[in-house]
Amino acid sequence: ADTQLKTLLVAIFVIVDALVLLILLWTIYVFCRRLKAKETGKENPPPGEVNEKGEGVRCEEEEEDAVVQEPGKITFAKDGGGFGLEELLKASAEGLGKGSFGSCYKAMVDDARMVVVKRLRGVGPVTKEEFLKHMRSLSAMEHPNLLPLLGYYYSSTEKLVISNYACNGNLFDRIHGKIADLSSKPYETGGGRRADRIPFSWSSRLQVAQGVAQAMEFLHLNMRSSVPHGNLKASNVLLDESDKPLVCDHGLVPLIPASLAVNRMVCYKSPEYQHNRSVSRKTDVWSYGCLLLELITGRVAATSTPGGVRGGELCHWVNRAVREEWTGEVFDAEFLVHKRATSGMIMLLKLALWCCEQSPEKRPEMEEVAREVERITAGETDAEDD
Ligand SMILES: Nc1ncnc2c1ncn2[C@@H]1O[C@H](COP(=O)(O)OP(=O)(O)OP(=O)(O)O)[C@@H](O)[C@H]1O
Repeated sequence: ADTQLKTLLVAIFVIVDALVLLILLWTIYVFCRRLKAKETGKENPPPGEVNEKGEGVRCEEEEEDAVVQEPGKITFAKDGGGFGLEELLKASAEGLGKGSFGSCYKAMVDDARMVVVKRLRGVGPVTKEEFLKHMRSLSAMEHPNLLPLLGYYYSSTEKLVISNYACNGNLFDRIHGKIADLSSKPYETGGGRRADRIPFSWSSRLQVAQGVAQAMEFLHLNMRSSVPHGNLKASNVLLDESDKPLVCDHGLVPLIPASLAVNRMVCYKSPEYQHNRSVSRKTDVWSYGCLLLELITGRVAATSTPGGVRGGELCHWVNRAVREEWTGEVFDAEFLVHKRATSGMIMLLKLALWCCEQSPEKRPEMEEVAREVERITAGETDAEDD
């Protein structure tokens, strides 16, 4: 029995030793692979793409030179500046809302200037240098219809993005009324709209459609990222004091862990992502088409619903309406004069459906879209003048 016990103990010892050795070898192997991947820059998939595990998206607008930020100081873009982090933190702030990637606060600085601070949550997998480089390239994007970036800040516990305050709120609220009023209603047109809501005229909607198209065209011409915006929806279009649209939250795709982005960003709700896990520049075109449908129908699109609000499959619904010849009913009654749609309204509806084609190849380029919206706007203005 003694010999048997000894043999058993030796066997256990050998097996445990072998296991430890195997674990050690596996750890060394994984470490070496990571090191190699880092050296060749292949650790993450290409920009705008998600790997099979839903991991990592690379920051594309990287420049070679290193970007440094003075500790405890905000990095200001061209028109930013004039206040420090301490002043910003001390300023009386008012919460504007919580989004998918953090919360926004309105704060008064320099005794007169209203700025918005977005506290980003869960930024990754980018490093501090990557974050700063990316924000620097975003702050260089200047267009009359893009919300200018005033500054940004990175520390291990805090990532801030600072912009001007857009006093007329966002497009979602402008079309549908405040979210709270919609929560009990489905997405029917006008559902939950407040009686004191200022009507949103056709010409104002057209102005928004045109401004957003131009901003998106600019992003597509100037950003190398495979999906330059990635999260275009009504709540990411702000309105300034003259209702001029300002597209915001562009270029965030590389800063957000894909596992989080996949559940929250509009581009990952596109048909192509649902079918074959790919997104491209044409995904932005699809998002723009969905936004147009929301503007035209006055209904909440399933792709851009904030929490607690039910949205509809607008593209499917509008296509059915056109097929079954009840197209007239898709237009938001609020802007129809004598219950009739103008030729410009029909043209914009057709453009929206073209942008929403299931197959990305069949959709127009953003440049083509912007030209078409310009043509429609010019046509409607001429008709008004006649
Ligand atoms: N510069 C700004 N001026 C005025 N309001 C703003 C500004 N930036 C954000 N907001 C408002 O603050 C609120 C929260 O914005 P945030 O971007 O965090 O979330 P969101 O756009 O609603 O959703 P998501 O994060 O999915 O894009 C929204 O109501 C938004 O309209």
